[in-house]
Amino acid sequence: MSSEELSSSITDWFFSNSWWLLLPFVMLLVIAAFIVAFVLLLYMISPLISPKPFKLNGAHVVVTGGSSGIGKSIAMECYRQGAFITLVARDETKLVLAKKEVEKCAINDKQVVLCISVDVSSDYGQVESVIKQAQEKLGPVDMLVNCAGTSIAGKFEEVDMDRFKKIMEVNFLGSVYPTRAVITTMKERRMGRIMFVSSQAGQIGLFGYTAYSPSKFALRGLAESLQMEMKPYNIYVTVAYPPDTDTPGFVEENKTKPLETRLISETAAVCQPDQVAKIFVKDTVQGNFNSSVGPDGYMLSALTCGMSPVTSITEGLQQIVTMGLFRTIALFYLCSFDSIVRRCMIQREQAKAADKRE
Ligand SMILES: NC(=O)C1=CN([C@@H]2O[C@H](COP(=O)(O)OP(=O)(O)OC[C@H]3O[C@@H](n4cnc5c(N)ncnc54)[C@H](OP(=O)(O)O)[C@@H]3O)[C@@H](O)[C@H]2O)C=CC1
Ligand SMILES: CCCCCCCCCCCCCCCC(=O)[C@@H](N)CO
Repeated sequence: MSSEELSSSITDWFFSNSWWLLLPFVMLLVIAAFIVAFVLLLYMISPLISPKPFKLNGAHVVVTGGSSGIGKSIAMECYRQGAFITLVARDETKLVLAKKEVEKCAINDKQVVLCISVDVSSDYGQVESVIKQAQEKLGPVDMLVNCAGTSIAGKFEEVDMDRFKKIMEVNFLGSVYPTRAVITTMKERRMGRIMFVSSQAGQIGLFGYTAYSPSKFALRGLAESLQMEMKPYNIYVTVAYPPDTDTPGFVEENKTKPLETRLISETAAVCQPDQVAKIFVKDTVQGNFNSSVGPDGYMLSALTCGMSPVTSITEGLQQIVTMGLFRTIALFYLCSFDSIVRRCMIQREQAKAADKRE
């Protein structure tokens, strides 16, 4: 066979068989195999990125804002798992009442609840000294829950100027001070968990939250930076993003909430403090950086994950796969929020015009 004959017989064979039609499928199969192999490899190295286990039984947990609402529920949840608790808040009467409620959740007779009355936002020296007292009584702090906080909802130009400063002091500095007071001991002991209670309004900015949202966004920046510093010391940071939750603080906030804020917030259901506390405690014990509640919470967290650390391969893969889809859904939500704001404005103007005519 001459070389010409050979090449023509190969060409004939090539075109007479339609196997090359399968080529794209074969390539897809190869790509899929690579992806599967890559994912398997990721799962093999996953023990390297997942935090070492942490047990609440016998641990000392400090909960700021532990006398009411979400903080109190977090304290009760930890107590149910055998922790020793220090409740931190200002009002002593509320603290004593909360202590009694937490004590009802005891699972053994060694457990203790300690109450400390201090303003977490006023002076670092004061916070440091009360944390020292708590450590002397109940041992080094294993887990700190920064839940003390306050909220205000109102239109930007109607919020008193000093409220902007106040809310930053309580929600942001009020989380920096206790964290600073426990971190040295945690580093020395090479263990610890720190929870920051942010808000869904710390993931998205909404009408009426010009003072509140920034104070909650700030916690995310603090947490990301702190986590990078603390990981080698086996200290894990969690940011919790509660939705609207039925607490005394929420009732207070509703008194001044603009109609727009209420209508937008009603997109998501109001949760119970016990329900959110369970999720936050579980995620913090596991050392997850992110903790969210419900389907909206899940979508918001995937959508706003940015450069935040991952603690499981599954979490990372889910973010990669879902981000585009969730952004699409988010654009529809945004349209509906904008239309709520526009409708409220038109209604108000019509009401004003009607008033003038009378
Ligand atoms: N409820 C909700 O819908 C949502 C709440 N959140 C956040 O969750 C956290 C708890 O909220 P919630 O349970 O509703 O609030 P509550 O108002 O019910 O409780 C707040 C707690 O913080 C304490 N506290 C407030 N200011 C200070 C301070 N300066 N120093 C020390 N303690 C303080 C209060 O005690 P005292 O006044 O005696 O000091 C109280 O124990 C807050 O950070 C809030 O922003 C986030 C999203 C939704
Ligand atoms: C894919 C995109 C999904 C988007 C879902 C959007 C849901 C918006 C609901 C926002 C509710 C804001 C809660 C603030 C609660 C709070 O911090 C105060 N109550 C404090 O007292």
